[in-house]
Amino acid sequence: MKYVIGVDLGTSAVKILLVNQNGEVTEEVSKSYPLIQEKTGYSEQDPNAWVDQTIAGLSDLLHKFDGDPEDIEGVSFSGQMHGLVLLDENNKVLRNAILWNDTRTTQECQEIYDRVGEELLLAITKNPALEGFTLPKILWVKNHEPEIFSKANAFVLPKDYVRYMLTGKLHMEYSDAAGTLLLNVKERAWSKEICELLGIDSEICPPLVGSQDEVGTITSEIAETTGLSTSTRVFAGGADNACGAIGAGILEEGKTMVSIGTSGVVLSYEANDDKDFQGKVHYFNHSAPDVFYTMGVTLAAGYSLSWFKDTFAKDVDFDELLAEVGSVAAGSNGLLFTPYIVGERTPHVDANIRGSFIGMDASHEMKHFSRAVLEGITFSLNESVEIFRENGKTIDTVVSIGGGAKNESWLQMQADIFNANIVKLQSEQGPGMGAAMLAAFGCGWFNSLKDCADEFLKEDKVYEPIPENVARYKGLFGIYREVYGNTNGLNDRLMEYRD
Ligand SMILES: Nc1ncnc2c1ncn2[C@@H]1O[C@H](COP(=O)(O)OP(=O)(O)O)[C@@H](O)[C@H]1O
Ligand SMILES: O=C(CO)[C@@H](O)[C@H](O)COP(=O)(O)O
Repeated sequence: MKYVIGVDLGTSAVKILLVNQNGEVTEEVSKSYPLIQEKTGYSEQDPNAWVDQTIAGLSDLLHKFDGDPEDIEGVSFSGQMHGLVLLDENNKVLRNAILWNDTRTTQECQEIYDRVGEELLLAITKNPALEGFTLPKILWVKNHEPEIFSKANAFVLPKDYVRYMLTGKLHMEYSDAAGTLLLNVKERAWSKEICELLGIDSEICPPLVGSQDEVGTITSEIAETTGLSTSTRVFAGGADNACGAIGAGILEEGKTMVSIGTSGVVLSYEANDDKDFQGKVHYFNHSAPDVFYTMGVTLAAGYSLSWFKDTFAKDVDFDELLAEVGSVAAGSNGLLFTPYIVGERTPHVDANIRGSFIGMDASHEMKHFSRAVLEGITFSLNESVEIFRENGKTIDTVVSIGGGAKNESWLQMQADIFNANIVKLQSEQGPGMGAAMLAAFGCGWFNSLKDCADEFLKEDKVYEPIPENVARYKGLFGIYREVYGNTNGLNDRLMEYRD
């Protein structure tokens, strides 16, 4: 039997899957690393912690594998998007990576609009200037840490750095490059025009490759440490949401995915680059060749639940925390949560907004709070579902992936709030599976990613909307939507009291 490995460099952990030629996950390893949050709005990670944990995870995986390492034919990568990794002339990391959920760059977004112009930016990149994207982070380092910036020889994204450390070869691929705001999305080339307008040397942009392109092999040093073979072929991989889409089978028009990881994402396949969502949703190159996807993003989806657990129920695991939410009726007995704990992206581009519990009552217990957190996160995702529907998309079936898809009550809640069938696959590890599929496709096991998806992806269960809950949630969603407008002014005033 032959195998491939999919490495998903998430925000909470790196998850590594060993997948055989039938698409079965035969081994799975997860290794976590911390977020570094020095100030409100800041979110960083140490790129070398990603590398160390990936190497440790691969070593564990190979230790558990009782086959011949040479039978592991390929490896590929999926990674958290947008994070800025700045490298010096020896490709050494210059500072911590500034992550996708770091919102310190509101002024740099304005600088981009002032110097490039909104229209030109949208025409070239198909996206607006958002704090989470990479370009504003580059400008922030240029403006605030000029000494560090003067030493920058290249920038890459998180999984590109890990891949570089395993192969010695530096690249970026189109699906992740699209999230930098420096890529001409239609032409699949770096925009020299944007670089020039912003005074950035375009030489810092690394060579571009396709997601399924072979970029090298594992170095002998890494092979020795991990037990991998030096003959294992390495394929570029993709942005975690593009890989998640492959791992969820979002490979044709009309398919929709919801991912609840640290962030939350509603993603839709696009065959062409010519739709106009006026920048309301992100529009990026897919990891499948020559196609695209659109998506709305909730900044703190799984992160809101993790924050809630770590703050109020540290000693229990997620299953225990959520054990009783199924016994609480839809609506959490009038308790409403908004998941804006690190600001928001879709539909409210707002770095200052913060979360709230509205309607707290003396009767509320832990189970009501837990359910309200899940409902608030899902309402936020439903705002993106609504944008897609308002733009003419039919959303009647959604494939749900990510850590959030481990909980049955949450899957039913998604069906009831989105008013759509929710499909749970046998593995909720969409991005890791997508990366493994890119390796399988790259190795020539299949003629297309679609053929690979037909063979690899198996439905586990479908959750259908329950009409009474759909009606109840419709009313509550209207109230949820009003919370933003009623709290943003208060949150702006609270900014000066935050560290
Ligand atoms: N058993 C569970 N039930 C519900 N949610 C869970 C469970 N386990 C993890 N999660 C959620 O999944 C999130 C992590 O998902 P994951 O897809 O691994 O994220 P990332 O790719 O960002 O590292 C956590 O923040 C948590 O909220
Ligand atoms: O910023 C985005 C997408 O634009 C995030 O979705 C990141 O890509 C992080 O993903 P997870 O770690 O939550 O999977």
